[in-house]
Amino acid sequence: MQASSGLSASPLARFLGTLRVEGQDGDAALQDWIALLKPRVISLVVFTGLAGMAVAPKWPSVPVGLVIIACICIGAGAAGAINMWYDRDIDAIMKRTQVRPVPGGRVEPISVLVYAVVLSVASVVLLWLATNLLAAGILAFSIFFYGVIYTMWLKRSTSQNIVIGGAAGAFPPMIGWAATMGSLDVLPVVMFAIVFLWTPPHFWSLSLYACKDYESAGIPMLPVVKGARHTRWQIVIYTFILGAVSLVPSVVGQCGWFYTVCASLLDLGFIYYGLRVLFDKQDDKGNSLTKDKPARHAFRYSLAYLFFLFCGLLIDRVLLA
Ligand code: HEM
Ligand SMILES: CC(C)=CCC/C(C)=C/CC/C(C)=C/COP(=O)(O)OP(=O)(O)O
Repeated sequence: MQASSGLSASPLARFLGTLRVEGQDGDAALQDWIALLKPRVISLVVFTGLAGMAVAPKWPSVPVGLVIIACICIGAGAAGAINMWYDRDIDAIMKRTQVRPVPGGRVEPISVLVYAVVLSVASVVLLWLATNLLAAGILAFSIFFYGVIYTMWLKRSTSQNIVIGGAAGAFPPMIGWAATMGSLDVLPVVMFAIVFLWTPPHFWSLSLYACKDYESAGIPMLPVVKGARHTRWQIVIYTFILGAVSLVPSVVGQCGWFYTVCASLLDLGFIYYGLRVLFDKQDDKGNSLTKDKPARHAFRYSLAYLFFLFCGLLIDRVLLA
């Protein structure tokens, strides 16, 4: 897991790091402006939007398709920037986030806010002009949900923060579909439900080994409030619920054998990784004695799970249909 933009190791990152944006906040590099958009996280968010668009019965033209993807990318990134603007106080406390552009002192908070609002509005207006009001409305709502409802309210007030807040990250498949079709249907709603139910085991696996950080910042994440043992159980419970819901597309006749096989195997994998987290060697409070190795594996697996599940759906509906 990376605390910075995630671009640091690549030649592209070294190149971007050399590009200084003159006259803006002194030391801000282009790399920092990109980091504010949480590029690694939104890569998977955008992929789920692409999947929602591509599994729809009708495809947009290539230019419109590219605009749809760009708008989801910019809108999700802008929401991430609102999050980094608002969370600058707690990001400065947590080790994982201390090096971000705002707590690192490389970008002024007010610049981040202006940047985030301009990108948010631009992404929504462009999507509206290029497609329709439904898609643009869902994008606007997701940005609001992540940037305001989750970040400014839920994150600091309840241990169910990411369960409810997870809705924000689950909307992109619906945006992709709606942008193409102008309406919604069963499949994009099921894709929403899949990402929604995937978010708790995704995040709680990470939160088990980032618990100290959240505790020091006073954020009521589940392991901080209810302890590690409770969180381990919740991860397993959600992998079972997710497993059931991931098979709904097969049950309602929205896809064929290929997706069913992929989903079943991926579900068994997630349950296996969840059970490893549950049965990790622990002290009497449920804290890991193995440096949370199983939780780290479960977090990594969660990323692969969602990517390959939606790949399976794409192959099933696009190539094998
Ligand atoms: C409320 C919902 C969510 C929370 C609280 C959450 C939290 C996190 C956190 C704290 C990280 C570590 C990021 C870092 O170190 O900078 C992370 C990583 C990641 N998340 Fe999530 N996440 C959520 C939803 C999602 C969604 C919906 C997606 C995509 C569909 C996603 C995709 C990713 C990816 C790809 C990474 C890995 C980034 C890397 O490799 O550095 N997350 N998530
Ligand atoms: C279309 C649209 C607007 C989609 C939004 C997608 C999106 C960016 C979802 C949230 C993912 C995420 C990184 C949450 C972490 O928040 P955090 O603040 O708890 O994590 P942090 O501690 O790393 O900042």
